[in-house]
Formats: sequence, structure tokens, C-alpha cells
Amino acid sequence: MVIFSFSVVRPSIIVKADGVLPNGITVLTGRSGSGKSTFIKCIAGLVKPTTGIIRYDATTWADRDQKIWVPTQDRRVGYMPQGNIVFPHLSVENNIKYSKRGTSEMCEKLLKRLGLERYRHTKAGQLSGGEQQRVALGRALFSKPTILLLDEPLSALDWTLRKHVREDSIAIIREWNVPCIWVTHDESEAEMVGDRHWICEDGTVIIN
Ligand SMILES: Nc1ncnc2c1ncn2[C@@H]1O[C@H](COP(=O)(O)OP(=O)(O)OP(=O)(O)O)[C@@H](O)[C@H]1O
Repeated sequence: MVIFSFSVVRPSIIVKADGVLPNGITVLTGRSGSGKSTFIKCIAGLVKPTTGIIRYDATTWADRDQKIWVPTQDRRVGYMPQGNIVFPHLSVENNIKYSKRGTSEMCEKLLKRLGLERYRHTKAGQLSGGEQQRVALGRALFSKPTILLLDEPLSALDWTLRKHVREDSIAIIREWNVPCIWVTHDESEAEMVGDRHWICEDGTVIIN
């Protein structure tokens, strides 16, 4: 279980969060610039909080007072950033195996579950947007991460693809039973995706 109580001071905003991430899918919404990405980057180990702590079960990932900082590669988080989500010149299989943390068996299972078996040797850049999204999800799930952090996972897709990829992604996340934060600024998506809904308002993550 991830427990956090931290702040990040930015020139434009102070991002603050205090809570516990439960199992299931937690949707995080909020206006552009409200601090959503900064929040999940702190959990992922990509941004250092200015003050406070982040713990995963008995392990401290960050503690500013004690000067503890566990880098992202040692947290085993599945992080899917906004924007360019695949390595276009690598094959689908090598994209999924990029972290080298999982097993070949795990990769096979993901290729099958994500409907990507026939593309395993295809360069990821040659796939459609929805297929690339599934490759990125596979990469994030490879090695069964402790938590999954998805930053606007459907934003690159057109409306017709969104529904399909959204439903597929939710089903796979639930099957893999990994706690997930799903960031979106689309309110209708928020209603359809999560078990609970957190809101980021002017930097403060409001936990329900
Ligand atoms: N590395 C950085 N250095 C300084 N300021 C930053 C940095 N990263 C983000 N910020 C600022 O912090 C604020 C919050 O940014 P963040 O990306 O977390 O917002 P967001 O809610 O995810 O926005 P969006 O929905 O547009 O992606 C913004 O004002 C942004 O300009």
C-alpha cells in the first residue's frame, strides 16, 4: 500500500498530497496545470518532494528529513507518461521487455492478453494509436509492478478508439490486480473508469 504526505514547491504552485492509495483504480482529475502529473511523478520517483514522505508498505521511498530517496528503477512502478509512449524503432516485444525486470513468460502472457502476438517483431512506431497504447500498457505491466501510474492514457486516441482501449485497459488492470492511478481531465472518462475519484485543485490532491 502506498502512503504519502508530501509537498512540491514549484514557481507557479505548491502541489500537496496526504493520503493512502487503496487497491483498484483511482481516477485523478483536475484542471490543466493543477499538479496531477507532478503528483504521480513524485510517486513514480521522477520528481523529489520538497517536504514529506512516501512509503510503500514497510519501505520508505522518500523522506526529506531522513534524506531517503529510492530512485524510480528501484520502486517497480509501472509509469505511463503523457505523449510519446512507445520507442518507435524497437519491436513490440522489445518495447514490452524494455525494463528487463519481468520474465519471458510474463512477456508472452502480455502479448497474448493485449492482442499483440502477431506484431511482436513489428516496430512499435508502425502500429496504430490504439495498438501503441496497448504496447505502452504492456510495458508498464511487465514484471507486475507494485503500482500503475497512467498519465492521460487515452489522450492520444481519437474518440472512436477511446472507448475500446479504455474498456480493454480497465479489464487488464483489474485482471492483473494492481493498484492504479489514472489521470485524466475528461470528466466523462473519470465516471466510467475508476473505483473512486480524486481531484487536484490548485495543487492540492483531494482524497475521497
Ligand atoms: N519541472 C518543473 N519546473 C517548474 N515548474 C514545473 C515543472 N513541472 C511542472 N511545473 C509547473 O507545475 C504546475 C503543475 O504542472 P503539472 O504538469 O503537474 O500539471 P497537470 O495538472 O498535470 O497539467 P496538465 O493537465 O496540463 O498535464 C504547472 O504550473 C507547471 O508549469
